[in-house]
Amino acid sequence: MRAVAILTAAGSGTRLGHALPKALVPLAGIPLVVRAAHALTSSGIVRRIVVTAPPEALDDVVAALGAAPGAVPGLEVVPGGTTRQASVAAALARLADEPDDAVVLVHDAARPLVPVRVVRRVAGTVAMGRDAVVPALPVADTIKQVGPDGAVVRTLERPALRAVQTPQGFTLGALRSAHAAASHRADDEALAATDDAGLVEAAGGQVWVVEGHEDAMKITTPRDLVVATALVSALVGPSVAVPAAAPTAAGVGEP
Ligand SMILES: Nc1ccn([C@@H]2O[C@H](COP(=O)(O)OP(=O)(O)OP(=O)(O)O)[C@@H](O)[C@H]2O)c(=O)n1
Ligand SMILES: C[C@](O)(CO)[C@H](O)COP(=O)(O)O
Repeated sequence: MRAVAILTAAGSGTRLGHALPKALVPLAGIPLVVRAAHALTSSGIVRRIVVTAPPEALDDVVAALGAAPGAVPGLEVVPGGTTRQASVAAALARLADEPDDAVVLVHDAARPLVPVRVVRRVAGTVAMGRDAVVPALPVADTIKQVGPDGAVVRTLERPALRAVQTPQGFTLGALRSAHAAASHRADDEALAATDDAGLVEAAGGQVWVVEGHEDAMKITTPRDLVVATALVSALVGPSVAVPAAAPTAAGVGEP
């Protein structure tokens, strides 16, 4: 089973507050987008990746990916949009030559440490016949719905709650339909979807959950970066980088 992937990396990282766009921020010396691309290719099932980059940092993202040890074959970089939804739509446009029954993974550069078994689990479940699949974990906290005035509306039923991660997997046809149905809200920060499965739900489709992993944590704040740095040390040792391979001049931008 082979999949194509969209790697969202066009966010600015406002909450991280780093001088660099978030995708280029180093995690133990390696930019988040490079680690995330490597996580996808290490699965052995991803044959093509379209990366969304901040338009003003597109060349820097291309350079980071092209110069990276273990440079990714079949990798293209496109300018992202003003929201994550718009960025995914831009990447989908680049995948216009792919068939509707292709398996597509949508992954956040902000989740650079996703284990390969999660990537394979999501893609494999799509390949087995589910149109939309998300990795998720049970929540540890009690979650309350709160009104705009700060008053608790109700306590949600925790056993039924899941914290959803990426990569999210789809048949390309299902993802295309979901984005087409919601294209009118792609550029509106307040209305755009925060994940792709949400668009499938809104379009009346069924989304399925598989087991995620704590290592697929999202780097959102400076504290997350500290935690992820410690995680890298714990997982591979402080001085171990991604495996080396000779980068090629055409390694980025050519399928
Ligand atoms: N216009 C956007 C916004 C986000 N993303 C990507 O979507 C993922 C999830 O977004 P998030 O972690 O919230 O990143 P930022 O939008 O950069 O964060 P912030 O909201 O703090 O600015 C990230 O990999 C980010 O690069 C994107 O491709 N295009
Ligand atoms: C897609 C996502 O990572 C799933 O948890 C999340 O929804 C991204 O949200 P953000 O608002 O872009 O941080």
